[in-house]
Amino acid sequence: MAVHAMGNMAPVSSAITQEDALDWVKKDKRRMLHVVYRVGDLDRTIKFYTECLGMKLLRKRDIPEERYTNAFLGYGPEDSHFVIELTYNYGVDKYDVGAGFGHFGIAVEDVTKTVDLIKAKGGKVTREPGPVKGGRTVIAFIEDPDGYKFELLERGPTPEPLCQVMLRVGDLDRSINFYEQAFGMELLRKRDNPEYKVI
Ligand SMILES: C[C@@H](O)C(=O)SC[C@H](NC(=O)CC[C@H](N)C(=O)O)C(=O)NCC(=O)O
Ligand SMILES: [Zn+2]
Repeated sequence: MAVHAMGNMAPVSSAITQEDALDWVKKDKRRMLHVVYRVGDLDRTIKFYTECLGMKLLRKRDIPEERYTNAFLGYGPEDSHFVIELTYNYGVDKYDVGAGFGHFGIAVEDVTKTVDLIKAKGGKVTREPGPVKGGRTVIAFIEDPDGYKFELLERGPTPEPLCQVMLRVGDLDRSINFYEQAFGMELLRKRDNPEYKVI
């Protein structure tokens, strides 16, 4: 099997060949555990995620000597679910989300009902429910208290509603190659919508 090096891939340890390393990473039993990002008010975000998005607060950890607190939230226990790890740095009440971050995707059975609940709780809806441009899935976009965007996707019941993290990249094939070779991930599908440009 031809092994295409990942550009300027650092030499692997002498104990294994590059081909062995790439083969191992694909067979290694691993799972995405969590995504971590910083928020300006932990209780405000916990309230929004639990009351508006139906997440559970799984645990908190406070590290006063490092002046930060974590809160873990998700739709099930960490040993079987991908979860969100919030970080609150003492005294820091806001952050620049940045253009690279796109959104988190949450699968819900009724997008309109979920949006109505979020509106009733004073949440911000940035895109009303309706079919995604270029597709049929009913989606909506909302923002959490720090401006992090969540896409609501209408789907049947699922044990893992937290179903995607959308990041903008500068070279799709370069990222696909890196995630396959460095993380052992598998390309599940690609979706090209040349006729739609939404920022
Ligand atoms: C597949 C589903 O999970 C999506 O997120 S597609 C949603 C679609 N995305 C984009 O347009 C990405 C390109 C855009 N230029 C960007 O950088 O965000 C989207 O946002 N559609 C808007 C809509 O109203 O359907
Ligand atoms: Zn999405």
